[in-house]
Amino acid sequence: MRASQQDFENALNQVKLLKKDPGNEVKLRLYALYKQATDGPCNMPKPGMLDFVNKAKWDAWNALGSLPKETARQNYVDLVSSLSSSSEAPSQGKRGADEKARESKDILVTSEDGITKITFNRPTKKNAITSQMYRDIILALKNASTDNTVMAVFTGTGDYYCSGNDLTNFTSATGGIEEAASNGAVLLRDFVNSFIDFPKPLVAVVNGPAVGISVTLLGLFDGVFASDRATFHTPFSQLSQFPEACSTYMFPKIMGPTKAAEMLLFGKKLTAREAWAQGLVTEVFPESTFETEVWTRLKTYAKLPPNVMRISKELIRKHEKQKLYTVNAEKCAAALERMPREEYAKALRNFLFRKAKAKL
Ligand SMILES: CCCCC/C=C/C(=O)SCCNC(=O)CCNC(=O)[C@H](O)C(C)(C)COP(=O)(O)OP(=O)(O)OC[C@H]1O[C@@H](n2cnc3c(N)ncnc32)[C@H](O)[C@@H]1OP(=O)(O)O
Repeated sequence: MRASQQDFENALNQVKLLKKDPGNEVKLRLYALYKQATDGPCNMPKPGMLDFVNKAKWDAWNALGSLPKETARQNYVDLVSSLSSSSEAPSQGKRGADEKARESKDILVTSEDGITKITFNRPTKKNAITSQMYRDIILALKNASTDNTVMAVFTGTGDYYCSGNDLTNFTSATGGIEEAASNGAVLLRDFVNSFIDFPKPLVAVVNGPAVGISVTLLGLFDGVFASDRATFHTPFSQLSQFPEACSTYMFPKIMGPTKAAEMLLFGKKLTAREAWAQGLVTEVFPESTFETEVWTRLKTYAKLPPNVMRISKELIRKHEKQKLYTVNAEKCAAALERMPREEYAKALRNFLFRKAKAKL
């Protein structure tokens, strides 16, 4: 099958997220294929002998002769796909071996009655998600996809469901904010893809306030059961960040564009009942009976025929999957290229030093 314009655009985003520098030779080839796919055969005057960089680029493009635009586009997509898989394969292999044996204290994974329960378990930090927790969740979902789990359920320990991304995650990166942004973008892409790909029913038991990515992800869940104590807050503009986890696509679909904007642009915090009225939450329960009622319900659901639920989910998700990958890749590329670094650094400083300021 020929690569479509959409495949080409996905590949352009994919290139920005490569974990390893592919080297000059490959970069020249990518440049040449890109120019051929967009502008056609080389039409630029030949640069002078001493203009080494532009001469090398011109040579690479000119060498493609009259290769048709569509073929160049296909070759570009194929080359990026081979680079993406070769840069990811070794680390995934290694991870599979040593992470399986790893005990995670901040993400608890238990299995009972066909339900794999994945618990944010860092209550002293309101269950903020560290880089390791992102990786633990990717692994937990991967395992639950293939073992005898019927459904996966997320919940939190303590008074919070989850306070979102740990804001100190990338502050210690040795390469500064650029390295932090690049590492964060790749991790985020893999993390969100693991929710897009999860093939079985996925449910959130929202026991308390939810912030940031723990809210945006809910658009990818099949059921969201909330205590009436829960709140839903996405303060992205306040943090100089962009909404992630495909929420820019899923939230307008779920609640309509103006209500989505109220959350994602203006950071309006919703109560559980408001989130239910917008369609983000399936059902709200009184705090006093929340745990008993929800788990009784989920145990009943987990007795339904697993294969039927899996295939039904596949049928529901099938037409959206490619779109979701694209939206996810676009957001990760935007975080790399378009995030206002100064404003983000200022928002981080405000959070990190807020307690010291409050004492003044
Ligand atoms: C792979 C990259 C993905 C990137 C995309 C993700 C984006 C997001 O998720 S954006 C949302 C990020 N989250 C936030 O902005 C929330 C920040 N936290 C707060 O606003 C508050 O802590 C609170 C409202 C959640 C709770 O306030 P309060 O009840 O007053 O409790 P404390 O502030 O004293 O919190 C207790 C303890 O927990 C630490 N903490 C809470 N949330 C976070 C967090 N998100 N990141 C890091 N640390 C967090 C807080 O610092 C306190 O720690 P100590 O001072 O050591 O006690």
